[in-house]
Amino acid sequence: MPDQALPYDSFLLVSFGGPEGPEDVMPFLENVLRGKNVPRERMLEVAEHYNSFGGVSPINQQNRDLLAAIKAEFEANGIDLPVYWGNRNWHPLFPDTLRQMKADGCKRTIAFFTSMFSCYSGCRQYRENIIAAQQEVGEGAPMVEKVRMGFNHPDFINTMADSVRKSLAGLGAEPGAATVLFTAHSIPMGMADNCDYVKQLNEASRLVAQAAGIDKWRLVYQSRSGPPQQPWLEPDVCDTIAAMDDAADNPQHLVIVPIGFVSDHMEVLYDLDDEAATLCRERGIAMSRAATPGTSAGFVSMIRKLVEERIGRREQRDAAGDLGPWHDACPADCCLYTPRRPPARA
Ligand SMILES: C=CC1=C(C)c2cc3[nH]c(cc4nc(cc5[nH]c(cc1n2)c(C)c5CCC(=O)O)C(CCC(=O)O)=C4C)c(C)c3C=C
Ligand SMILES: [Fe+2]
Ligand SMILES: [Fe+2]
Repeated sequence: MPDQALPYDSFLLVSFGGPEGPEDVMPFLENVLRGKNVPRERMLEVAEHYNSFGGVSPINQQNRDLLAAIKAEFEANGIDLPVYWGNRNWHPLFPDTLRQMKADGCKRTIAFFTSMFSCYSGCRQYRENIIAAQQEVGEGAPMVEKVRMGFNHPDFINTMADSVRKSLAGLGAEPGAATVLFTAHSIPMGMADNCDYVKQLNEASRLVAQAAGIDKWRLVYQSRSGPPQQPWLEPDVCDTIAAMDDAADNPQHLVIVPIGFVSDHMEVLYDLDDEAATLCRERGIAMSRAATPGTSAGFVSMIRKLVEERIGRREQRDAAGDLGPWHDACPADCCLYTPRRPPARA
């Protein structure tokens, strides 16, 4: 339990990590897929995606840039917290970061996870990883508490609506004349059944579409990694584009919005900018992929405001739409993963 008597003394950016050279690719993927039911062929296919970019994922540099932007935002707003960064799957790994924080005298930290929507991967698994890292560091490891999920924060919604408007302008399309596909990482139904991932994604997509004046939109999924017999969230973004073949459904202008991702990492660059873009070109659809939040001012101000709420500097808990501000502390059963076993053979 958090010791309420201690003041927050630090900020931790919690993220996924990515390889920084060809020799990192396989050990990174082994970390990502440990305990997950993903066929080896899929792992090798994803390794090729990374290798086609020289084995370097852009995610680490994006997190370095985000951390620098958060530091500047804190300084500009009088928040006196040193900032740290740790990852689940690649360096800097959580145990190393927590060890450094302990050495620097940190006792209670407020964390932002680079996942805007609740599910095992983006919530519970990070919390489990941090507990394991605290145990590894031992006595004196800092306590870590996370800010609430920001999927319906007005600054996030407005940031994504701006991205959609920029894409529309790039296509020379009026909002009413374009189809928008909001896309997020597909997850196994055994994860989706135990969390509010789909509910939150639908709400954020609805709010962004409304703010950008979009009537025609759908929520789709990408980057599925499970074996064919395991049910994952559908429809897939590329299947959806491929099915847009009759005159009524064939959009002149298509905007793909990676609402489920906060930066342009490999799943965005490969699965959308390469695969989905190729499919659109083949079908004569003018497509623009909307920008992810990255280090945009609205996204960084959202992180600052969520931190301010928790460190007692802000009473207002901003939330757009119908779901209200999400919980600060996760309930005991939050975002469990109960893999659905295939039916036993007779
Ligand atoms: C069982 C679920 C998932 C599998 C298997 C999976 C494989 C997989 N993922 C990546 C790379 C990334 N995934 C990212 C985000 C992400 N992944 C899942 C689920 C599975 N991924 C979810 C639900 C999410 C969104 C929530 C989150 O955790 O962020 C990201 C982005 C991370 C970020 O901080 O922005 C990357 C990168 C690989 C390479 C992979 C292997 C096949
Ligand atoms: Fe993933
Ligand atoms: Fe959760």
